Amino acid sequence: MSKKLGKPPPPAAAVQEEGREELFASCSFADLGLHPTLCAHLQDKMGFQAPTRIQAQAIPVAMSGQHMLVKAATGTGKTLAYLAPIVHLLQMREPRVDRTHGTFALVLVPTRELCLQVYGIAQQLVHRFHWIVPGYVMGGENRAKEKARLRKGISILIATPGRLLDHLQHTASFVYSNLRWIVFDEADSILELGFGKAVEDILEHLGSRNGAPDQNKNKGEHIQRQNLLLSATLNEKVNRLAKISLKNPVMIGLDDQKKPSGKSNKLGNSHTSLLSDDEDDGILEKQNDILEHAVDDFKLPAQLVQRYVKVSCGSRLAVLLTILKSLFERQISQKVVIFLSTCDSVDFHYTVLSQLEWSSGSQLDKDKKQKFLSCKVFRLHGNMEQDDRKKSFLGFGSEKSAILVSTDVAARGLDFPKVKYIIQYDSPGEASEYVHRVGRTARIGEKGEALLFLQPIELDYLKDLESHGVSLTEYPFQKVLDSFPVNGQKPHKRKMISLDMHPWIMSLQRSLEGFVAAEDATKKLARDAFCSWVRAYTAHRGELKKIFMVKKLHLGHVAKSFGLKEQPSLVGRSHQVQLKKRKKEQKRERPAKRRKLPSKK
Ligand SMILES: Nc1ncnc2c1ncn2[C@@H]1O[C@H](COP(=O)(O)OP(=O)(O)OP(=O)(O)O)[C@@H](O)[C@H]1O
Repeated sequence: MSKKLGKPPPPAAAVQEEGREELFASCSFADLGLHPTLCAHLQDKMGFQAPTRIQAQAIPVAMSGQHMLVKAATGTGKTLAYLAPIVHLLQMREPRVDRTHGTFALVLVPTRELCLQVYGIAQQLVHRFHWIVPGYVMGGENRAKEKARLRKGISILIATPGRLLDHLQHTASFVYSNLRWIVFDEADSILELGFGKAVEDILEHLGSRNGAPDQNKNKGEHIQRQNLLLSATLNEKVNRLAKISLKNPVMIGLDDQKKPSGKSNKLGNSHTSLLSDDEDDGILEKQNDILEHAVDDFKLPAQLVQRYVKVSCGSRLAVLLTILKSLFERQISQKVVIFLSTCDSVDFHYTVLSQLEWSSGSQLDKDKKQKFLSCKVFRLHGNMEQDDRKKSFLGFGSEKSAILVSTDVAARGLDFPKVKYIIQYDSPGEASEYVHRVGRTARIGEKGEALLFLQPIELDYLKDLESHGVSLTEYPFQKVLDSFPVNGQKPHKRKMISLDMHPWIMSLQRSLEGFVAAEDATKKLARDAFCSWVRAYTAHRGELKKIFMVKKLHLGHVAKSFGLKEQPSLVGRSHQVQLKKRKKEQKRERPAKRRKLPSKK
């Protein structure tokens, strides 16, 4: 969990070392009872010398056949915590696992990219057990080809919920009568993304819902079913999923939350077992209590540096570009993920970051334009063609130095190697999403930094994060800014001037506006991005609506942050309604003062 404001931060190296010590267990994979071939593979081929603490806690529980609920920080190795025991138990099965036996383990994930990633890890783990076949089904893929693969038999199936349900309903040759494990990876997100109904239907189909008929019982055989739920964050929806799908689960990573006294099993304090209680009602009550208390507080990697930068709306893009330039000048090899709120906004910013050219400013160089950022830029969002999505995901993963501009589709579970910097250019909203976004860096004990952009009117968001145990310090942007030359000259002591009036920012803003105005296609990208951004801003929920208030926005300044000199009209009914509402609210709040209303074009 992050440190609270006020305490002086310990040196970075010490924090990283402490982080590593906290991360790894003092036992070996063999001590956990995993098959020697699997242990050798983990060590020699995958380079995993020892299990992480969460793996050391979860693997024995998963091997014991009990239901399990795991809450552990991002990048602590939860994937292996469920896949290793599954592979271990499958390789020792008698008679030997065969494709005609169908699916034994089902892993549900919220996004296609995570599906591919988990599939990749499963492939590595079964390398020495060729008779165990991993496979995946997910939205965007060819159904007929998936049907053919399911017909042949997939022992460990990774799936997104919608497509899985589709196959359960329509692929008669899909054999799942031997299903033993159902894993919900990123359990809260699966439910957040509107898959709730699909998940309930899936559990109904598989007979894995508490109280649902067990298909296997009808056939006279009983297969012990084991459901595993994992995430770095939990919410009320997981609580519900846990209630309907887990019976007497062992809870891991929830024991440091405020909770009622529960008996722990033989692994001591490392996890909480509710199995030994006699009364079913009592068990359920305790389970619910623990879950409810686990919702609010989040764990973040100890070595993660978290900061925010306060930027007025109109200068946001110029500031983002400046920070990126400074990062890549400081260290040529950088991997940065930038999170934005909408697909259109990703497309626009991707175009700016990858194509913006500029002359460095000195009189001699005036005509010699060069790329503002010289690194590779990738984009990722849910409206892209599946092939392009795959290319971006794989491309960014394999680059040593690059920027990925993405919506929250990249926020969950993705494990891009060597990402050092996360920029949340648009706020994540829910604190849980903040946790997952920043979790794309500082993984498995590595160093990492996260930067959150906030407008002065949004600073209350810091309090919201703090109420979840997440504390940020301010990023020294002025220092970064002063390191850039203006009119070809390195700065000497400058007078304190506002950010918007700073010559570097003004000059960059002019370049941006020129770049956007130069091509109709770019202008359209900017306008679409602007509209979708405003729409997303209005969509904040609950308490956050009081922080991210659309009526406090100056839409002309928002337009400026998309390189637009004029504010585009917010066409479409919902925009018009929103605008009317905004005008009304403004009138009501300041009856005496006349305000200039945003012009329509
Ligand atoms: N025992 C280990 N030793 C070294 N590296 C490991 C070990 N276990 C897993 N890893 C590596 O740690 C990284 C993070 O693992 P993983 O993606 O499973 O984390 P996670 O806890 O699921 O994160 P998130 O919550 O973001 O999904 C991966 O690169 C993985 O290969």
